[in-house]
Amino acid sequence: MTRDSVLIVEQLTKRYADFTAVADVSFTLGRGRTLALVGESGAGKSTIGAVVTGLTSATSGRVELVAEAGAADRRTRRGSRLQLVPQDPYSTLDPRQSIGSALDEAVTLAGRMSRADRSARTTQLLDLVGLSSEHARLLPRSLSGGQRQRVAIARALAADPDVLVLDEAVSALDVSVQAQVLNVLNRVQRESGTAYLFITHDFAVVRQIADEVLVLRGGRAVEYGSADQVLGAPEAAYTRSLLDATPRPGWRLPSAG
Ligand SMILES: Nc1ncnc2c1ncn2[C@@H]1O[C@H](COP(=O)(O)OP(=O)(O)OP(=O)(O)O)[C@@H](O)[C@H]1O
Repeated sequence: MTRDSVLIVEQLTKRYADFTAVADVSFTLGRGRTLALVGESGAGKSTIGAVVTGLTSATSGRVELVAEAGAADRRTRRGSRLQLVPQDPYSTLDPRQSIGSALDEAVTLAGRMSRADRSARTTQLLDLVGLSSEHARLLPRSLSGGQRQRVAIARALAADPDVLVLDEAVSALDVSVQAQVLNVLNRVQRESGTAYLFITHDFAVVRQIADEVLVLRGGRAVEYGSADQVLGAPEAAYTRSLLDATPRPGWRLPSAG
C-alpha cells in the first residue's frame, strides 16, 4: 500500500431494496497504482465502480478522491479527475463520428480550447495508446475491437484524470489482443501516473496488470493485499479456489489421444 492515496473507499455498502449488493467494503488506491477488484459474476464489482464514478449513490460509507499533495487542483468536477472505460466502447462511441472527431470532442470538454493545442493533444493521445493519425480519420466500425478499446482509453485520458475505472475493459477481447491493450495500459500508467481501478473476473488479467488485489464474494471483501501475496500465497480458501480454476502461464490443454 502506498502512502500517497488517490482514492479512499471506506465501509461502502450498497443496498437495492432489501438486497445488499456491496457490504462494508474498504480499500485504498495509491497514486499511479493499479488495484484489481476481482470476483465472480454478481460479486458487486460493477456496483462499486458505479458508486465510485458517481453513477449511483452509496447506501452508506465514504468515497474520497484525494487531491495531489501540494497541488492547487482547481479541477473540482469529479468527471475531470476520474473517468470510466466501459467493457464495450461501441456503446459509447458514435458510429457516425470519426475517431479523431471523438477525441477532439473529449479534449474540448476537458477545457483545451485553442485549435492547435487541441489537435496536438489528440495526436499525443493517439500516440499514447499506439494509434496513428491514419486511425483518426476512420469510423469506429473500421477498427478492430482492440483498437476501439484503445480509443476508449485515449478518450478517457483526454482530461488527464487521476483515476481510470476500467470495468471489464479487456474481457471481450481475444487473449493476444488483451495482452496488447494491457501493455498499452501499463505504458500509459508509467508515462502519465494515472491510477487504475481495474474491475475483472479474470485472474489471468489480474496477473498482468495489478499491484493490489481485492477479492469480492457476494458483495463482501474476502481478501485484500498485494498482487504478489494474493496471487502467490492466498489466505482465503475462496481465492485459492478461484485461482485453481484459472489457467496459469504456460498452461496447455492436454493433447488429445
Ligand atoms: N439496479 C439494481 N437493482 C437490483 N439489484 C441490482 C442492481 N444492480 C445490481 N444488482 C445486483 O447486485 C449484485 C451485484 O451486481 P454487480 O453488477 O455489481 O456484480 P458484478 O460483480 O459486477 O457482476 P458481473 O461481472 O456479472 O457484472 C447482483 O446480484 C446484481 O443482480
